[in-house]
Amino acid sequence: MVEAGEDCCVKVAVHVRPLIGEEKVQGCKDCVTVVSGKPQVQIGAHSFTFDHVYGSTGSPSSAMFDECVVSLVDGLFQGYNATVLAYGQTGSGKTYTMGTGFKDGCQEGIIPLVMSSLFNKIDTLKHQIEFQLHVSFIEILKEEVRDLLDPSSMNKPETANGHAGKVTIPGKPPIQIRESSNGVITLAGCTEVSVTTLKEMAACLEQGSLSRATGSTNMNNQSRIYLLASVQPSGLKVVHRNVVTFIFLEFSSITYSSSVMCPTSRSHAIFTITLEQMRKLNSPGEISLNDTMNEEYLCAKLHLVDLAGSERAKRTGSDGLRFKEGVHINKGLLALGNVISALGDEKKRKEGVHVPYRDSKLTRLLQV
Ligand SMILES: Nc1ncnc2c1ncn2[C@@H]1O[C@H](COP(=O)(O)OP(=O)(O)OP(=O)(O)O)[C@@H](O)[C@H]1O
Repeated sequence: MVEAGEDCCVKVAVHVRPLIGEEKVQGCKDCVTVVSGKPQVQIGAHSFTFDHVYGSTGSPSSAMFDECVVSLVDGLFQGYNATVLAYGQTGSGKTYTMGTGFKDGCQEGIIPLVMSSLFNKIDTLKHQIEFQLHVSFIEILKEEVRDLLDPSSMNKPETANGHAGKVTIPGKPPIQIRESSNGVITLAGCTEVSVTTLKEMAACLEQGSLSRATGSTNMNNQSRIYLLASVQPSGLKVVHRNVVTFIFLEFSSITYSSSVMCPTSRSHAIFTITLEQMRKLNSPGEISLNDTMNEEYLCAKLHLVDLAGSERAKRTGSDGLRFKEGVHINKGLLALGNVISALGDEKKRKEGVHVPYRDSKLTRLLQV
């Protein structure tokens, strides 16, 4: 979908999930129609065009990884940063599509496919290039960053307020977002796990997914997912800023019911893979006087983001704590929309328009 090297390329794909068990029992009807032969969906009298439409009568969901994400994985090896965001209403299938849910031990979705593809590629290149892989997994809940891989905290069963909690060692300082003088964003105090095998990376995904906070709202599952991917060159030997662009959509005709309570992600979860490469530039047999002069260092990040449900607080029937969470979630999503609007306008971007990364933790973290 995205050719590495294209300048600030942003693509939006829609994934229409099928009606699931309870919806069928309730006699729910699909409210989205895919326009034949076009990447377009229709809701009532409104048509929306995307780069791709998957599911329903659109392209098969199985094609999503190859068409949208595999080039981002390839781009990582050339030093390109990339971000894949799953955006949509609660129950639309974001977690399912990204693969951050571990229902019945079943592990499908974009992230597991990214991991396999990454390790396959490393396997073919490991004799020429030295690789180092790091993984971090955080969630942003009520504008606080939580480390889902923190070894000093443990999972706790769901509490009365509907949150699967984590017990953190008292006195542990909160995670701070820091920006270095060259603009690189780091998370002070966040666990970065060094991984060498697919199994180790999958274990990080599983551990973090199981630690993620969930709650319940009365939104049901009749919604749709927007999957978005972007890529920007990070260049050789330097990590440049990532640019994400986002098309913010609200499908107001999506219906919901107050009768169905479903577990829902109330946080934005960001699984980040950092790939470092050290390449020898001198050809085999060539004698180098200074080894380090002939090494090329490349570092790139792939952020895989499962956003919190995009519904408006008033629709969720939520109050108190859950309402406040909704306010924070919407603030983060609004900030994301504003950042993407600023970045998406190629002309303004070249003119150096202000990009409001600092308006939320989510946008701050996706800056690089
Ligand atoms: N493409 C799909 N095919 C079949 N079932 C799906 C698909 N996508 C999602 N589902 C099912 O729909 C339900 C809701 O999906 P999921 O939990 O991924 O939604 P979500 O958008 O992540 O919701 P939340 O914002 O609450 O986390 C789950 O039971 C999931 O198994």
